[in-house]
Amino acid sequence: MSTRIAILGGGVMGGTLLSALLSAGHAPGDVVVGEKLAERAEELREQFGVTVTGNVEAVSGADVVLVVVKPQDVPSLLEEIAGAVPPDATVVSLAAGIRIATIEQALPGVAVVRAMPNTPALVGAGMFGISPGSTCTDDRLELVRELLATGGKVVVVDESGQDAVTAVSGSGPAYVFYLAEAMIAGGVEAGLDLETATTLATQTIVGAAKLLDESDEDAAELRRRVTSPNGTTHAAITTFDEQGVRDGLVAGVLAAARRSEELS
Ligand SMILES: NC(=O)C1=CN([C@@H]2O[C@H](COP(=O)(O)OP(=O)(O)OC[C@H]3O[C@@H](n4cnc5c(N)ncnc54)[C@H](OP(=O)(O)O)[C@@H]3O)[C@@H](O)[C@H]2O)C=CC1
Ligand SMILES: O=C(O)[C@@H]1CCC=N1
Repeated sequence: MSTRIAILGGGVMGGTLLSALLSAGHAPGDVVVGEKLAERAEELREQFGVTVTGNVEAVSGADVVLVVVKPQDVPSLLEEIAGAVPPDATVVSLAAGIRIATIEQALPGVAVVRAMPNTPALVGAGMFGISPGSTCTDDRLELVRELLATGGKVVVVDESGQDAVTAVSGSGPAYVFYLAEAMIAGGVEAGLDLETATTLATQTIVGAAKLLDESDEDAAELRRRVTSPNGTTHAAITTFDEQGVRDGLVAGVLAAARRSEELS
């Protein structure tokens, strides 16, 4: 029998998960979205042909409930759906910083999984870190893993690692886009037109990511292979180090991890 899925919150990440699930062959009739913004609800109905309704209605009959509202909206959402979630359903929270214990307290007896996604799931190249709650069986965790794998890679981590996962892969796409913005700006300043600089930077990031993924070498070795003695790359990396770029990036990742911890 097919898995009935409720997605609560149809924004950037909810829409991404919806798109991944449908692209992987889940039928629109098996997915119901709870979205409070009327305009967005209409958009999702038109684009994906799914039912968009209230949260209580969305969770009734669901096998898996994906909670994808902003962290500050999670407590009131859980209060709203408590009592309506089928006892044999699995609730998956994708909200940054919301602890499994908080959800288990709000939904007594319901199996919980905490998950941290990222937006490349929109193109099937997402990264998910998932952690099972105290009553989540291996079978339920496997079901969640399979559903999320429609959007990319899934790793199982202890919940204590979720702040770090959030800081590395959850927020990580933004760091890469930040790098792209800077490479494009530098290219334009060095004399290229915007379109050419954008093409060069984009393909370079795609190519470097593919090489890093497929090569047996680590990032440091791959970087070394680009860096000729006293050449152009050396000039760039030396400047990055002088300007504290590496330290700044490490500090940024740690700030994201702290913020994730604060949110909980
Ligand atoms: N975007 C990302 O890259 C990532 C996001 N996440 C997590 O995903 C979650 C969602 O983020 P994101 O998609 O970016 O946020 P969005 O604001 O784009 O989406 C949330 C959507 O849920 C709606 N909403 C709010 N409250 C309710 C409710 N009670 N019932 C139904 N819908 C509701 C919001 O409407 P309104 O705007 O009117 O409040 C909005 O349309 C967050 O918890 C975030 O931590 C995790 C990793 C990556
Ligand atoms: O910025 C945020 O808080 C969310 C969580 C990870 C990515 N986006």
